[in-house]
Amino acid sequence: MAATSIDPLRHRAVLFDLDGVLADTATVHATAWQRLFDGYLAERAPAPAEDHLPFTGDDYLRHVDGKPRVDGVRDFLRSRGIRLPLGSAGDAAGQETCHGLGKLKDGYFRDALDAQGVAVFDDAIALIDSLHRHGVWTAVISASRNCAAVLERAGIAHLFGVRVDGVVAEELGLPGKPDPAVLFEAARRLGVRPSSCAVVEDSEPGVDAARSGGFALVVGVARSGPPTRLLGADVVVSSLADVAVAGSGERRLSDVPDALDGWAEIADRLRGHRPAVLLDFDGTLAPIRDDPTAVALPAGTGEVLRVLARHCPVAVISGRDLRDLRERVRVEDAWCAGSHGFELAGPDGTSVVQQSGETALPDLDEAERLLSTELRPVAGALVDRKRFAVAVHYRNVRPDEVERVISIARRIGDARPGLRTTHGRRVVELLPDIDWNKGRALRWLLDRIGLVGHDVVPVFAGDDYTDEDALREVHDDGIGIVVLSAEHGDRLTWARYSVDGPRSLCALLSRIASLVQEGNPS
Ligand SMILES: O=P(O)(O)OC[C@H]1O[C@H](O[C@H]2O[C@H](CO)[C@@H](O)[C@H](O)[C@H]2O)[C@H](O)[C@@H](O)[C@@H]1O
Repeated sequence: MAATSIDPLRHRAVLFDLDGVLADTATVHATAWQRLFDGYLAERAPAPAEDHLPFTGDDYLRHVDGKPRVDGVRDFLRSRGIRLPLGSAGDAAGQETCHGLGKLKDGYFRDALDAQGVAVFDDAIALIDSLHRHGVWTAVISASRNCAAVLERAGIAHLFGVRVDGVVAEELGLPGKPDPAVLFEAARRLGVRPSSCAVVEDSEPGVDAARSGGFALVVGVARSGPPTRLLGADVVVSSLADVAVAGSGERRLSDVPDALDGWAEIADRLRGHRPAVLLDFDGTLAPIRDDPTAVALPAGTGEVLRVLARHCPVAVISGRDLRDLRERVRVEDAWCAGSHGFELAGPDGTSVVQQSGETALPDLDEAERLLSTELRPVAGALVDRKRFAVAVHYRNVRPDEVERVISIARRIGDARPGLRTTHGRRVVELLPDIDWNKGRALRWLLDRIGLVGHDVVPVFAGDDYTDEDALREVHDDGIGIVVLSAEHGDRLTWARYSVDGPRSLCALLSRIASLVQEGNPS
């Protein structure tokens, strides 16, 4: 059970502190501080009003954690009755000023980084991955002037469209935490209000900054030590595995029972009811291919859909452009919804467009232009424009180029507040940033067809992350089926049943068609 959740509809972005939250550098910092202060206090001449006992873990948390380096030197030494001049940035390492001692500590920190490297926290990376899949932006904020170096060394720089660190703060003259200025700057750069942002912090000044800045959710991380020191946080977790992204699902793919094995249960649920069958296309009805233009329904699937559509409502809801989808489906009695449900066409010639998506068309045009230019040199990268989305396919990109392609797509999407970014099977997609998805489109379709009421059973099948909105939508009153693929590992899903691929789904649809025919021979 998660301790808290980030809700993509309320939290448009999450600001992550670096040291101790993303990267296991808090201990490297603590060790460098200890080396600095223990050396300095041992050499300093004793004085009755001064405490020269060794630096402790408690000192680290109380006086230096999360603060700009020079503030940390000043605050710790003051706690021991020592006041040094501030000095200036040009002071030599070890000079007896706050700047001079800060510079010495930085040298110790860099030595330790070189010796130890940087370990990242896997729970943070998993959370960021899940946030990105749900279109939530991420930024990194840090008091550290080594932030960029640490991110690079850890191999996670590409995960953050925005970085506001000690270097940026100095350039802009921003005060350090607990002042919220650095957090405000990160939110401003993302184009998101603080009231729509969550902050993840492991230090008291960081938590206090987020609290006083009016951020929507403040998550404190106490990986070790008592959670009580982060009292200003909305919730304190010992691991980011306790932070869920709302909507990511309720069970692992490996725990979802097979639909063909569980057919008797499904048939019982459908018998005597009015089913409506709604289906994703790529990876669900049609197997994945390297070339998106080469995809076709497998032999027999079209016929099963035609039989089904004669006896109950059938719709195909896809990320593909509507026109492209209709050419590939060719089932006259079925609804088709393209661009993830932004554009729909009915069997009777009805054509419906999600009007609010039209305001994003200039952003999509610009994003398509920039993506085409920037990705032209990358072999295998494919920019695929649909009316209400731009997809960047990287299935055919060399593995060592994939990260670059993803970060280009995210950067171009993140720079346009009118767009949101989603991830699918070897594809990143930019969509209008409005509250519309396959789940909303599914419910709209059911209403439009007149299928409302307790005797209706919506059946939805899909394979990808964007299908989870629809699987969640049918979770309580319908039958959700996930089409398994090796590409998804053991992620979470809202589906109640699974099939092992498009062929098995076709077999299941054929059984449903027979059942519906029995109950509705006309
Ligand atoms: O909602 P869907 O019907 O699943 O559409 C999602 C995207 O599917 C297509 O891309 C995927 O299938 C390609 C062909 O098998 C494959 O090469 C690619 O890696 C997959 O992501 C389609 O081309 C996209 O436009 C859809 O958005």
